[in-house]
Amino acid sequence: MISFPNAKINIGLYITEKRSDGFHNLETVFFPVGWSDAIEVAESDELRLTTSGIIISGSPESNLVMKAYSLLQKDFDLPVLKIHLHKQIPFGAGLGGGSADGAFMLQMLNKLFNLNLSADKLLDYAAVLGSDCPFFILNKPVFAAGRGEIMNEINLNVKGLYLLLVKPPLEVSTVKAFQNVVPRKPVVSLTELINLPVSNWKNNIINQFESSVFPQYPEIASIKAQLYNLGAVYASMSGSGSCVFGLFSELPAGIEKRFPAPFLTFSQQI
Ligand SMILES: C[C@@](CO)(OP(=O)(O)O)[C@H](O)COP(=O)(O)OP(=O)(O)OC[C@H]1O[C@@H](n2ccc(N)nc2=O)[C@H](O)[C@@H]1O
Ligand SMILES: Nc1ncnc2c1ncn2[C@@H]1O[C@H](COP(=O)(O)OP(=O)(O)O)[C@@H](O)[C@H]1O
Repeated sequence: MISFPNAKINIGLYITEKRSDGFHNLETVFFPVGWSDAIEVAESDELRLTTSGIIISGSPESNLVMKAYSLLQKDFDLPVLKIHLHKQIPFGAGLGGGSADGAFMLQMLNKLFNLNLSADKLLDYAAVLGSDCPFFILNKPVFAAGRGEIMNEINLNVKGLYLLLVKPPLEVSTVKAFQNVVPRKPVVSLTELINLPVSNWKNNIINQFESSVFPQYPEIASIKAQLYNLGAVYASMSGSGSCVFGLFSELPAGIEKRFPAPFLTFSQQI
């Protein structure tokens, strides 16, 4: 069985408070994006993870695909699998690629071995894997709160716009980004702000991580400025960075020339 975990962007991101469990409550809009990995699983006589594409550091056991398998293996007698992950979504980018891989693996195992897990049960398992994982079980535009697991579907007025993602050749650590942010509630709730026309999002819908990440990585701030110069209606860093996205009514020409390798880019019409 094969599946194609996709990325996400955060449209607006407010870290509202530090919790006693060490995590932070946040408010954000998760929006699915077509930049995808691929995971293939088949029964085998030995549990094995192979990878191709972008090289991910860390042991196979620390890979969220394997963590998802081990999580369900604790509760169900799963057959031994060989797993192949083709990695295309950059990590340390704020695109949730690792979380997507974990959440898609849960869903694949549920289908493949008829575990009959309800959507709610899958959401519970996903929340154990990581804060961003429950979103990928729904994979629809949502307003999210708590650690990201409290979700309400929303309709966004973005249809027909083009989305351009630019990932610079640097990774931002999510843990460090949370350590450096000063929690603050938005003056106007993001649930209200997100209903403004996209033309009014600039300077109103904020990713709070930008104020601590941009001074440390001016290259990321520079991409955001470039996207506005290229005519973006709205541009923002996604999650804790380093990827920046822009929404355009027409895609700018010569993207690869403006952001040559080792920059990575992705675009799609919404
Ligand atoms: C910031 C966000 C915004 O969508 O995305 P990314 O930039 O990672 O894509 C997420 O909250 C990231 O979620 P995720 O990457 O799943 O984080 P986790 O694995 O659960 O946690 C990694 C670490 O980040 C911190 N953390 C994470 C989530 C949260 N709500 N509060 C936190 O303080 C904790 O230090 C935790 O140990
Ligand atoms: N399948 C995976 N893909 C990417 N990263 C993974 C994966 N499994 C574990 N990780 C670890 O998770 C970290 C963050 O991954 P990811 O969710 O893709 O990034 P981001 O924080 O940009 O959303 C990586 O630095 C990596 O060490």
